[in-house]
Parts: sequence; structure tokens; C-alpha cells
Amino acid sequence: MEQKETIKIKYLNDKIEKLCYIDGKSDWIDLRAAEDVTLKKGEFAMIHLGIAMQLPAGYEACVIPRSSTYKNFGIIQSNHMGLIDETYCGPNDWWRMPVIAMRDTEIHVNDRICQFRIQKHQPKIVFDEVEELTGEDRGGFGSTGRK
Ligand SMILES: O=c1ccn([C@H]2C[C@H](O)[C@@H](COP(=O)(O)OP(=O)(O)OP(=O)(O)O)O2)c(=O)[nH]1
Repeated sequence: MEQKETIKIKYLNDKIEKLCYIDGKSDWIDLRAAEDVTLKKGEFAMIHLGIAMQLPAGYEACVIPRSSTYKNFGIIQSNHMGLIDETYCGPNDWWRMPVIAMRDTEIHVNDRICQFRIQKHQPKIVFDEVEELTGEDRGGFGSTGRK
């Protein structure tokens, strides 16, 4: 049976298109800009995504750009991946996408600029300090070469 979770969601206004799955191609859900933004090359903005949510208990959400975001809008997500905490659930806890413009650009209301999914919190980690690790050695970072 398909597993389902319910998320309480509030939209900033009725101009924002409701969240939905696109084409059934992926279980990541696209998010849209909730404001028109004009940026000069090098400028930073926290683009309003027009949604606030109460995530299901035990979950967090991650927000990443769409693959086409840079090609379409010339922006890079400044935190690379946004983490939305379960506790970020109040009426003013709007989701935003922090971006840096790599060229002069315009983003318009309802442009699909990023995508999100929810995931379960990781288990509680206990750090067990040891003198030596006994796993097979890979030779350190970058040691397997270029080809
Ligand atoms: O790309 C992002 C990243 C975070 N958030 C929201 C949800 C998250 O729960 C909250 C705080 O994020 P985080 O704890 O990662 O940021 P911080 O820099 O530690 O800020 P704070 O002062 O809120 O702890 O900001 C977004 O809307 N977009």
C-alpha cells in the first residue's frame, strides 16, 4: 500500500499556484517564487516561496534548486541545500530560497525555481572515540584519480 503523510500548508495569497506533483515523473515537489524579483549580477536575495508548512512529526524537509534553475534564471542557491526544521511551523515561518545572481536576471511570481522533499530525522548519534579505525583504507580524499 502506498504510504501517505499529510502536511498542513498555508499559502501567502491566492496568486500562488497550489503545490502538486509535476507529470508524476519525480516525488520531489516544485516550489514557486511568490514575488517578482529583479537582480543585478552578484546580488543576493531571499526569494519568498509563498508557503508555510507544519511538517509531519519526525520529518524535516530539504530544498534544492531544480536542474534547470541556473539555465533559466542564472541564480545559485547560496546555502546549496536548504534545511527546513520540523519546528519551523508558525504562521510567519515562510519558506524562502536564498540566491545569488550570476547574471542580471528577473524572476516572476509562480516561476518554478526550486524543489523539495521531506525525509525522516536521522537516528540519535552516539560518538564512540577510538584510537584507530579498522576499516579498509581508501587512501584519503581524491585518491582514486580523475579517470
Ligand atoms: O533555505 C532555507 C533554509 C532555511 N529556511 C528556514 C527553515 C529553517 O527551519 C529556518 C532556519 O534555518 P537554519 O536553522 O538552517 O538557519 P540558521 O542560519 O541557523 O537560522 P536561525 O537563526 O533561524 O537558526 O529557516 C528556509 O526557509 N530556507
